[in-house]
Amino acid sequence: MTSHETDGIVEIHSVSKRYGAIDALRDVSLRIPVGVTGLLGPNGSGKSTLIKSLLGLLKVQSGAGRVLDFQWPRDARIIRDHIGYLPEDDCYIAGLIGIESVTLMARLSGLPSREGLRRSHEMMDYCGFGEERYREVESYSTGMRQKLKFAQALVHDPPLLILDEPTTGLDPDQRVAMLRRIRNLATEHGKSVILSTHILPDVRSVCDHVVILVDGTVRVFDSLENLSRPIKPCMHISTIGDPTRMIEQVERSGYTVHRDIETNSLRVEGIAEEQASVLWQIAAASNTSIRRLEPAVNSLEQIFMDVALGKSPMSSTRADGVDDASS
Ligand SMILES: Nc1ncnc2c1ncn2[C@@H]1O[C@H](COP(=O)(O)OP(=O)(O)OP(=O)(O)O)[C@@H](O)[C@H]1O
Repeated sequence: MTSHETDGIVEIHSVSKRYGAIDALRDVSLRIPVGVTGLLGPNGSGKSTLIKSLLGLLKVQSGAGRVLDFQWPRDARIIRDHIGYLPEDDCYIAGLIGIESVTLMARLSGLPSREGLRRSHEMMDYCGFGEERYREVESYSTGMRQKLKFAQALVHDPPLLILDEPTTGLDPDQRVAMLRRIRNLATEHGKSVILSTHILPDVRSVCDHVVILVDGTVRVFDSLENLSRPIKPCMHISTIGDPTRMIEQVERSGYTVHRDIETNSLRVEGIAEEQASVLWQIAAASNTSIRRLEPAVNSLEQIFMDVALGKSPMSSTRADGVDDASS
C-alpha cells in the first residue's frame, strides 16, 4: 500500500504565499485524507491560491510537504501528471469539437492516440454526452462546458481530482448528476477529490471532510460527521400544527427548546435518541402531531457563518489541519 492511501493525499506544513503586500496563505498546515474533501471559505480567503500552489502553478514563499506520494513543491511536474484539475474559468480551444477537446487533454497527458480516443469517448459517455460531442465547444451551454471540463480532468485516470466550483451554472438535474459522479468516483473508483465550492449543500451531500479557510489561514478542518454532531445530544422535531403546548411541557420537563417558526420545527437540547420516547409521550399528552423526530445535526451554513465572521473560535484541534481527522 502506498503512503498516500494511509497517510493522506496532501500533507503540507507552514505554507505562506504573498502577492506583494497581500498575505494570501499564512502559515498553512494541512493533512487531507483519502476521500472527498470540501474546501470552503469566503471570497478572497485563499482557496484558489492554495489549489494553484498544490498544482505547482504558483511559487510559495515558504512551506513544504507531500502531495500523493511525491515531494511538494519539488516534484510539481510529476504531481500535476497525477491530478485531474477542473478550473473555475472556461478553458476550451475555439474551433475544436467536444471529443477533440477531451482527446487533446488525453494526448497532452501522454496517452497514445488510439487509447486517448477510447478513453475520451468513455469519459464523455460517463459525463452524459451524446451526439453533442461532435459539436463545436463554443456552441455548448454552461452546463455542457462544465461537463466537458470534468471529462478533460478525468481522461488520464488520475488518483486525485481538484475541482473548482464544478456545479456552477448547472441546472438542478445536472447538478445532482454531477454530485453523484463525484461521489461515485470516490466510492467505486477509489479517487480522492478536493472540491472547492461556495455551495454548502453540495459539501453536505458529497464530502467526507471539510476545510474552511478564512483570511489565508485554516480555521476548520474536520470530518463532516464530527462537524455535524452537536456538542451535547439534541433532537430535532417537526410538528404538524402549532407546537406551543408541546414546547411548554418539554420545558417543564427540564429541557431547553429552540423553535424555528419558519419551518415549524423544534430543537430540544440535552436529550439523546435513546430517550426520545419521552418526547412522543409529551406530544401525545399535549395533543401535538409529530411529522419527524430525529437526532439534530449542526447546520454547515451556521458553522460557516460563525467561522467566516469570526464568531466561533473553533477548538485548536479543528483549526490545526494537521490534527488527525482521519483517525
Ligand atoms: N495575482 C494576484 N495578485 C495579487 N493579489 C492576488 C492575486 N491572486 C489573488 N490575490 C489576492 O489573494 C487573496 C486570496 O485570493 P484567492 O483568489 O486565492 O481567494 P479565493 O478564496 O479563491 O477567492 P474566491 O472565492 O473569490 O475565488 C485575495 O486577497 C486576492 O485578492
